[in-house]
Amino acid sequence: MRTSRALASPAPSPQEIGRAATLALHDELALSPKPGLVTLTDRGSHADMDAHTFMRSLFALRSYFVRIAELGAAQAPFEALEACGIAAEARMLAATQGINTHRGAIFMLGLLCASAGSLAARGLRPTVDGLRHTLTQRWGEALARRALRPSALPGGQAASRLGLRSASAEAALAFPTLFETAVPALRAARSRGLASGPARLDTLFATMAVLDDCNLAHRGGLAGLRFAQGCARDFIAAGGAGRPDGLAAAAALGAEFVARNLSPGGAADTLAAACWLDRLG
Ligand SMILES: CC(C)(COP(=O)(O)OP(=O)(O)OC[C@H]1O[C@@H](n2cnc3c(N)ncnc32)[C@H](O[C@H]2O[C@H](COP(=O)(O)OP(=O)(O)OP(=O)(O)O)[C@@H](O)[C@H]2O)[C@@H]1O)[C@@H](O)C(=O)NCCC(=O)NCCS
Ligand SMILES: Nc1ncnc2[nH]cnc12
Repeated sequence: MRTSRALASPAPSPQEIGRAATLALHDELALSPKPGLVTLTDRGSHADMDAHTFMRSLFALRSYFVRIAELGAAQAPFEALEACGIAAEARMLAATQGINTHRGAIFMLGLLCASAGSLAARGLRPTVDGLRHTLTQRWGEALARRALRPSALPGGQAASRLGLRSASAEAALAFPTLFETAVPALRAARSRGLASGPARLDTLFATMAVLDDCNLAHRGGLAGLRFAQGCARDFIAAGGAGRPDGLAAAAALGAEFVARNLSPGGAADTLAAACWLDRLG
């Protein structure tokens, strides 16, 4: 039972929290095949970035996740987290020559690391309930205000235009897709005995099936988002990555996504967040 394990192990340090975030972003990058997304061997639907771009970004961010966990441990206000995130985004853009590889991950995993830091400072391990309660109690009002602010990003603007739930809106609700879909999907896949790769692929597809991924909406409109969600539902319904032709089916979907310039970046970040929590145990 995770609960007993959660009570038995000591709370993670900010260094352990932050390191798990960097490793989780690599877990996501290294997963293959991934429809429309960048892997170690494939650019997906991206002419402007590849694995090298993501690796440079990853290295530029490794101190950020530790720092924001420390801010969480210090019970810092949202403004301090935001300033830390914006500085990290500048370091990411400097490392990638201006390419947006992890803006959403800086936001999502940054908030999660801060929440885990806040819990750890009280001797508590990062459980789903503890993380969601901390997000809401510590920074919920600021996140709700942020979600109401017009977005400067193409995805956020698409979300507003199409009535979708943006990354900011997910955060203001304490990441329902992460904690109610992605984390349970990863745990269920592992309990079925799936290896890390297929388990993470099933998690990615389960997330794609339900997330209002604003990258998909920005790139393919509502039709593109609904196409991707339908493909993901069909993939899971057909048995997911664990079936004999699962990886071939996922690779075939990749060609469909690239033909439509679709890339589920929001689902990729949500998968990374599920890998982060899995790494922290
Ligand atoms: C904090 C913000 C980032 C919130 O942004 P907002 O809510 O306004 O806009 P969204 O587009 O909804 O989200 C921004 C990024 O988050 C990922 N994402 C998309 N949908 C969701 C979702 N439903 N739930 C969670 N996360 C979501 C996604 O990021 C990933 O994809 C990007 C790479 O893909 P790509 O297609 O290349 O993206 P683009 O470059 O935009 O497109 P092209 O030009 O290539 O066509 C990459 O970012 C991944 O991480 C969304 O892109 C925003 O308010 C902000 O930046 N605030 C300032 C910083 C701050 O306050 N930080 C706080 C630290 S605690
Ligand atoms: N592997 C990936 N490819 C494209 N966009 C992403 N956003 C986050 N991870 C990504």
